Amino acid sequence: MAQLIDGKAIAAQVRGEVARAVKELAPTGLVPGLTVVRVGDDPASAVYVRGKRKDSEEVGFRSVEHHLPATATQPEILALVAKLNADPLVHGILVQLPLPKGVDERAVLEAIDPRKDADGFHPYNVGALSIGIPGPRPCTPAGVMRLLREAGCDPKGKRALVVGRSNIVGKPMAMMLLEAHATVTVAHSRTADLPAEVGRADVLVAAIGKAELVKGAWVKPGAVVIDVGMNRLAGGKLVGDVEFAAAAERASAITPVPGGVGPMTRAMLLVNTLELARASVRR
Ligand SMILES: Nc1nc2c(c(=O)[nH]1)N[C@@H](CN(C=O)c1ccc(C(=O)N[C@@H](CCC(=O)O)C(=O)O)cc1)CN2
Repeated sequence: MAQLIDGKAIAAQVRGEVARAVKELAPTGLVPGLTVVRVGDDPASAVYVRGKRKDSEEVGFRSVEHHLPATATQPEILALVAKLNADPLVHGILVQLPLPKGVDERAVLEAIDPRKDADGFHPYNVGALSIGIPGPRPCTPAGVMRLLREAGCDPKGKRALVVGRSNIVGKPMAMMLLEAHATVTVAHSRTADLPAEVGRADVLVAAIGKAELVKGAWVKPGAVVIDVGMNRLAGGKLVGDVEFAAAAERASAITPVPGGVGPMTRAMLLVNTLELARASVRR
């Protein structure tokens, strides 16, 4: 049986590290500030934002949420972002996704000052990642890299397969694995032979958003399997993109869903905000 990579425990460890760093900053008067913008009433977003605020308060950040109604117009959202860009107490800005239909998500993300981009989604920071300039990295793939490290898996020289090519997970994930010297393949909905690709991967990151699409029998014996998927089944059960039980029989290490990558997404947001706050005093 595979080693279980406990994202909940590792996220708690990261929160502890951030809390210690915040205490060390206290004598300088710098209190990292994270502001979350939520638009509309998507129930999942409300839960995620509550979690992010709870984490921020726990580590000692200045934590603020702006909740705009679903009817908020694009100029209203942009005006709020502009106000936060200009506020010296705000070091990190996060606009919770998805935004309501009709709002131009790209325009909103581009309006965030890249130096306050807690999610690492601004095109400047996406470019920075692609050429190895330091800066905030998207939280989910950054969390996956930390999970790999904690599981003792160095991607260097390994074949890594990322299943999924979204802007917030798949693409940055591939870049980060490349930066860690893995040989990276990205599979997606048009990939001709997914089982064969999975069977070659020493490190498998599944982020396609389809319940148990990746069958356990496809997994290479000894592979490290990271499941980013979060799919709610009709009965309410949450499952990943990988058939967990069958994959765990072949993998050397695997993340569960829930309790794997999800908690790390929240934890890495704290790391990004701390770094943005530190960088603000160097300007
Ligand atoms: N601005 C952003 N929007 C969104 C992001 C993001 O990184 N930035 N990611 C997702 C949602 N998300 C954070 O915002 C997120 C999703 C899930 C979890 C999590 O801890 N999941 C739990 C299970 C929760 C459950 O039972 O439903 C787990 O996996 O254990 C954290 C954060 C989209 N939007």
